[in-house]
Parts: sequence; C-alpha cells; structure tokens
Amino acid sequence: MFSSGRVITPRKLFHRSAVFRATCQSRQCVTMSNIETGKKAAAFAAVNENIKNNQKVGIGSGSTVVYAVQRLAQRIKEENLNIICIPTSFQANQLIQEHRLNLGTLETCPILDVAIDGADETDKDLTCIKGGGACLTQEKIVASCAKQLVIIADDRKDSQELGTNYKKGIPIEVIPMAYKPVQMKIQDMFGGEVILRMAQQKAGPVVTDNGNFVLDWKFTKPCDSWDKCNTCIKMIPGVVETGLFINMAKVAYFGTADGKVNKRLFNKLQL
Ligand SMILES: O=C(CO)[C@H](O)[C@H](O)COP(=O)(O)O
Repeated sequence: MFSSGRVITPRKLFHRSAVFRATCQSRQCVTMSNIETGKKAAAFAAVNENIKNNQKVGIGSGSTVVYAVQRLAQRIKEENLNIICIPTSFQANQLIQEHRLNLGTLETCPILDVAIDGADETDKDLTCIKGGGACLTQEKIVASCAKQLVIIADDRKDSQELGTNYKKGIPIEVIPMAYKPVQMKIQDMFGGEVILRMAQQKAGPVVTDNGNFVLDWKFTKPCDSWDKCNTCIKMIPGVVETGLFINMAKVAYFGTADGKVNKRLFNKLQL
C-alpha cells in the first residue's frame, strides 16, 4: 500500500517498474546515439579533409577511430586510393585488417603523412590527455612519426583546461615492477592520487599491448606547465610514457550531437 492509502497489486507494480525501466533505457539510448553522432561526424570530416592518395596514415585507437576507419575504407574503395595504414594498438591492427586495408609498420614506413586519433580531453592549446584505452605509448610513437596529428572526438572532449570534463586523470604506462615507486614519486612531486588501473573482466591490473601497467594520475589542480610536468614524470625510472600529448596535435575535429563539426587549429602563438 502507498502512503496515499491506495492499494497497489503485484501486477500493477510489475507494470509500473517495466514502464520505468523502458523509459530509462530509451533515455539512455538517446544520449548514447547523440554522442555517437558527434564521434562519427568528427571522424568523417577529418578523413574527408586530411586523407589524400598515396599517403601513409597512422590509425589511432578507441571508439571514435572506428568511424574514421569506416570512412577511410569507403573512400579507398570509391576513389581507388592507395593508402598504407600503420596501427597504434592491437585494436587498430584488427580494424585495419577487418576493413581489408593495407597494413604497414613503422619498420617499413617510419615517416607518416598523417595520424588520426581520438582523445580523452583536449585543452585550448590542443594539449591532449590520451590513453583512456591504455594505448598511449604506441599512439604517441605513431603520432611522433606523422607530419600531422589530427584529433577526432565528440564535443564533450573539448575543454579550455585539462581535467574539466575528463576526471579519470592522466594515464601513465609503467614497467610492472616499478608501479609502486612510480606511484609514490608522482604523488610526492605533484600531489593528487595515482591509481593502478584495474581490469574490468579480468582479475588484476590492465596490461597494455606492450605488457606494462597503467597508472592514472588524478591531479588536484592543472599544472602551470604541462610540458615541464610531463618531462619530470618521464624522468622517473620505470615510466614508459605519459598520456600527455603536448604540441603534437595540429588540428582537432569535435562533433556535436546534431552532427555538426567544430574544427580547432593548433596555434603556436597562443603558447
Ligand atoms: O587514447 C585513446 C586510447 O588509448 C583513445 O584515443 C581515447 O581514449 C579516446 O577514445 P574514444 O574515441 O573511445 O573516446
């Protein structure tokens, strides 16, 4: 019985909770598809504007890159383009092969024309946090070999300052035996909290494609100089790479829920 005094039968209760569940699910669906619309719009625009025939292209990792590879495969087929794709992860490697694209390596193609990749957050200077999918090291290596890094994301990732929307911290790939001292040193030097990333469907920590662990540094306030901070962290023995991508992205495409795309260019004068 409700406090109003009305009697509610088990049948009515079942019906009400089914309606409630359905409403919640459909609301969630709308939100999800809006985000996917943004990701797809950004990825398609980036591939349309940045890919030309005979290029060597770095393929990033994550859910937004899936759309970029779809569009790339369409264009290769329709325009008969000759493109070699260099992956940044096991996932990217699989995507390239699923779409039957030409797979290259940094051994055969050490200089790339362009790399297209997602981001977890991007600030006003196009400094990015990457590594939400634990692929930061190969992503940074591939990006460093490309003449330009193109970032694709939905507009939740477009911030003025790092840490505004992305609260999971800065990913740092570490050699497994060093994770504890590295964790303590970063906390001592910069404060905040450094967490060993745990796997979701496996007992124990996330293991990267390189056999390493990932720490997530939840900083309490943004650094005055991400560049200095990045260099300090990289100097700690056991650190393989950080998810801070500084002065690397040349352009970012942010897709909105209604399929529009905002493009932001790297402006060195701002720095
Ligand atoms: O850095 C990455 C993986 O290490 C991804 O690019 C980043 O996490 C964004 O992923 P998504 O496109 O799924 O939002």
